[in-house]
Amino acid sequence: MTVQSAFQEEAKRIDEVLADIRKQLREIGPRYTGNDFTEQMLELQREQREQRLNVAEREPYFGRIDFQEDAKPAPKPLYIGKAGVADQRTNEVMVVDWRAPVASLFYAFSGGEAPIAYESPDGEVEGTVHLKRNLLVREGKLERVVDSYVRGQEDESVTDEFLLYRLGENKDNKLRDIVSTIQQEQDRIIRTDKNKAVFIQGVAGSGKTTVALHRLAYLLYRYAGSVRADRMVIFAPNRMFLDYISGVLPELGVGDILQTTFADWGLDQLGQTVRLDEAYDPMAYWFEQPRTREELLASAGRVKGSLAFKALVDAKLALTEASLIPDEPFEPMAGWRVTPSMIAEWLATDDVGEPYMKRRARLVSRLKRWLESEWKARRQTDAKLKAKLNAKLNAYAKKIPAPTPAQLYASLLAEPAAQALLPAKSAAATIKQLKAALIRPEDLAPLVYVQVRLNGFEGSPYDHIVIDEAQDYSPFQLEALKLCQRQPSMTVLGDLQQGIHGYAGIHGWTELTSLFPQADTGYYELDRSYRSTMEIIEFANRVLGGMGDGVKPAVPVFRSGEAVDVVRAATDERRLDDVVATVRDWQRSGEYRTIAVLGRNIASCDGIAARLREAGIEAALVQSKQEAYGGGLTVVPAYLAKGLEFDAVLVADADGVSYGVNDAKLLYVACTRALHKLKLLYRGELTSLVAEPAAV
Ligand SMILES: Nc1ncnc2c1ncn2[C@@H]1O[C@H](COP(=O)(O)OP(=O)(O)OP(=O)(O)O)[C@@H](O)[C@H]1O
Repeated sequence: MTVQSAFQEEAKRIDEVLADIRKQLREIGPRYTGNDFTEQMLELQREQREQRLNVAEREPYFGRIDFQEDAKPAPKPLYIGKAGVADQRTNEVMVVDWRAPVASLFYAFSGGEAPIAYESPDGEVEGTVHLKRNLLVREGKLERVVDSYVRGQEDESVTDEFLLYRLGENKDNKLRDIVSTIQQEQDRIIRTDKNKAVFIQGVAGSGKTTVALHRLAYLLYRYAGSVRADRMVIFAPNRMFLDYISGVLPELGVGDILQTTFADWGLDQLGQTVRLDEAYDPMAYWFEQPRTREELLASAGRVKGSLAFKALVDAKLALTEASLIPDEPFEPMAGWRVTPSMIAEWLATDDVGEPYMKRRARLVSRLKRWLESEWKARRQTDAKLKAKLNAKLNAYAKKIPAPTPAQLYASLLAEPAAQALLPAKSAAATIKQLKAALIRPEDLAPLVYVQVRLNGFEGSPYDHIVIDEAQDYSPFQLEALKLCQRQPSMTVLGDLQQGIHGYAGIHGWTELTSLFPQADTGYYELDRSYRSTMEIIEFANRVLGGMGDGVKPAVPVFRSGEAVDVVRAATDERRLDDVVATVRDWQRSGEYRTIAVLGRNIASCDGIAARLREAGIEAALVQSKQEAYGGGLTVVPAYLAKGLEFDAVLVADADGVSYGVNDAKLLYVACTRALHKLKLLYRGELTSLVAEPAAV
């Protein structure tokens, strides 16, 4: 078949399918408004169908795979889309949902005539692929047809033409779905079983965030009925990043998932009884002036996030648990007596694994019931006596500790064992802050952990947890989150090479993977980078140079672009002039939708933004508390740009003072934000992290 006739055939089919979808939408019928269960279920189904049809109307499908099952006489074309659609009359599948088992063929097939199989609910189905085709449909019109594999044609492998086309497109201010071009290694992660802690070490731009979001959509489809969106949560590093990723799930037809930061979530768990100390900004502390590696390794954040510190918290909690059995009997009147061993027996028979405060409340009620029954058995009637006995009971109950998380934590910090572990004066400083209900971010994990162990987790346990930028998490944070699930079901993703928050985060994945039984843990590596051109990736890899962490360098997808520019300015004035000139050039070229100027710190960004303003160029200046990411031209400190991406990036102070030898990861983060164009500007000496001689 010629390319032209393939296009005509597909265009005709798109028109037919769209007409059918629109007809179904017209005929879907009115809402069910009744209150009874059946009506509500019918309404839910109607709503879900309408939502699927709306998704399909925007873009009915993006792929086609012609698959011949072994027992069948001929191949059958399967059209893959974001939402499954069936013919209303015949019930025949017109569009297969990308998450359906058979759709995995589309992603897993990598060429060749060898048989391929997929896992259907009835077992493995084997067969051969005859055609793999990508289709680009916009506004209901077919724009492009690309065959990446045709059986029997000379080139037997699947080509990446469509992927390269998609990667070459410019970006707007939001991350997008990638259903039409999910790669085999990404698909494997997306379709991993639910009850696992899945760890993804992926180089910058390998699609970690995107894959995790697609995995949520997959789990909701695959485990429909047992997994619910409102029992899932995504943790991201900051609110601006949340805004940046907020478009993906709705595009995949998924709503209602809690998307939050660990800090916001943690404060909620603590019922807002404490506040973060606004005067302490860890980012400003660690990034606004040079810090040594020794400072980093000895930071209170590393200690408070460690398992050694958790062991102290556990020991303290065990002591609190033991204090449920008082040392002395309860004897409100001579001869009326409950002994500690009776209490121990009650507790043992009542123990259904409840948290401390619930067990405590249960014990106090039991004592009350005991007093009542003694009262009746001894035929007492004197009201005054009753009041006295109740007062005695209250006094006795008061002796059973009822600490708040903050109280328990403060009393732990006052102990020599905690003080020996923490840097000098750090424990005392935290105790002082706790008195004013103030904490630092590193106190959140221990406090939340104590809260859940004392009071239990509020609400339903999570069906699935996603942690993005997990290299910045501590083992203790994960331990706190584990308490919020019945069984581990997590997607934990990050990149050690971008671990710029080493003062609080991990230095190797085993720090986190070892928290889960091996059988329930999956570990995947993504080495291919989809974001940046080959030139940018190769440049960024050189910045990391000999740095280890046992992580392989990023492998670029073969997408060539312009060389990376490294430019020296004679004076700082000239450097700022150059920033303005570069931005102006890039804007005039009309080639880039999003441009970022990355400064080393806020002071540098302030200077740059001011100079741009003087030159009449409007730029958004991003600060640490930013809530939204607006696209266009952005001036942002490199450490806040993590996770984001821009068509063109200007690293505005690439000198040796701004990026010293300890800043390789930060400069790597900065360089890997760029999709198509990267330029580094410096004054004085170029950072030694960039090995190349400077172009003048
Ligand atoms: N299979 C794919 N097809 C098309 N685009 C892809 C694919 N995988 C990733 N991308 C694109 O690559 C870019 C990087 O993706 P994403 O932000 O998810 O990567 P990441 O690994 O989380 O990056 P970082 O670690 O730098 O934050 C995005 O623009 C995403 O759309």
